[in-house]
Amino acid sequence: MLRIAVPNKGSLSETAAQMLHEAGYTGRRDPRDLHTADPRNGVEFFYLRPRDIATYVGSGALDVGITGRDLLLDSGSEASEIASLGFGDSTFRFAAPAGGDFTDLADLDGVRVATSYPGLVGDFLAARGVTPAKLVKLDGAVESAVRLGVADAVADVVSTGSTLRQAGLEIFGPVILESEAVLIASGTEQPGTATLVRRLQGVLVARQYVLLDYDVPVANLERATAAAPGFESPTVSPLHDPEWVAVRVMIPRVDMNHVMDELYAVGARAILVSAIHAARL
Ligand SMILES: Nc1ncnc2c1ncn2[C@@H]1O[C@H](COP(=O)(O)OP(=O)(O)OP(=O)(O)O)[C@@H](O)[C@H]1O
Ligand SMILES: O=P(O)(O)OC[C@H]1O[C@H](OP(=O)(O)OP(=O)(O)O)[C@H](O)[C@@H]1O
Ligand SMILES: [Mg+2]
Repeated sequence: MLRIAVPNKGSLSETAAQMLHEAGYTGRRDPRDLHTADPRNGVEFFYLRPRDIATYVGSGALDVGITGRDLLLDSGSEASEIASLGFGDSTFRFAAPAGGDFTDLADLDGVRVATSYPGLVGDFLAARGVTPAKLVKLDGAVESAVRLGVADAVADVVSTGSTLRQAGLEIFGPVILESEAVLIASGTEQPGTATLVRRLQGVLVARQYVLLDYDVPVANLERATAAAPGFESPTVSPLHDPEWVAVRVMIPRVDMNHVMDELYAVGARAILVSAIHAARL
């Protein structure tokens, strides 16, 4: 059985469980369950703190896991990313009191920096020759550290930026990391890992793409397929009227209306969009 680590709580847990469900796996029914087996799919799920998942996978105790890229790098674990999962996006940034003296990385030399990710931040600063006086390790609510006097600047996860603003802080300096949820593994690939990756990628495709069907005069086919070239090549089928063809192609969901406008403008008609429920590319 493939042993899979899944976040038990926090920002990543709900979407991770939902993705696994859409990929055909049976997860836990009770949110307090720590472990569940899905023998039909040959997997076992272990529900763990996202921060600990890289440790379990890196040590070989578990085969694969879902966690954040930032948490993986912070852990210093041997595990590595094998797929990105398209959710849990965040940016990791430095911040300091708004309108203050901090403008670039060098300003962190000799000051106290609070963070919940000392591994990630320490490596980033060391690689750039910046030596803070102290990395203050906090569990959360890092934004309060400056106001409460335990640090001069912070480094933390930023999503909307509203927590920073409320604490009177503003971002400065370079982007430390662009993070998202990732699938991690270590050592030799286990049987079953490739199937898990393909299934999760199928879920991503089904979420991110739609199926587009339209009819177009043969004379305008080249212009139409240029507007929506698809993954490999569009499927073109004959219609009863020899001057028209039917076209089917996958397009990114976000481009859907824009592409429909373009196709209409080059003479396509009966333009239909449908959802993809599952995919294996
Ligand atoms: N708005 C957000 N706040 C915190 N983490 C986020 C956010 N958006 C995405 N993430 C990602 O979620 C992961 C952190 O999840 P984790 O469960 O450890 O923390 P959390 O959601 O802050 O939960 P808690 O603080 O309650 O333990 C990181 O990979 C982080 O980049
Ligand atoms: O940019 P924003 O949209 O405001 O989100 C970012 C904030 O959200 C998270 O905190 P969380 O709510 O998890 O609390 P914590 O600090 O106790 O972990 C994160 O640590 C930031 O503080
Ligand atoms: Mg948090």
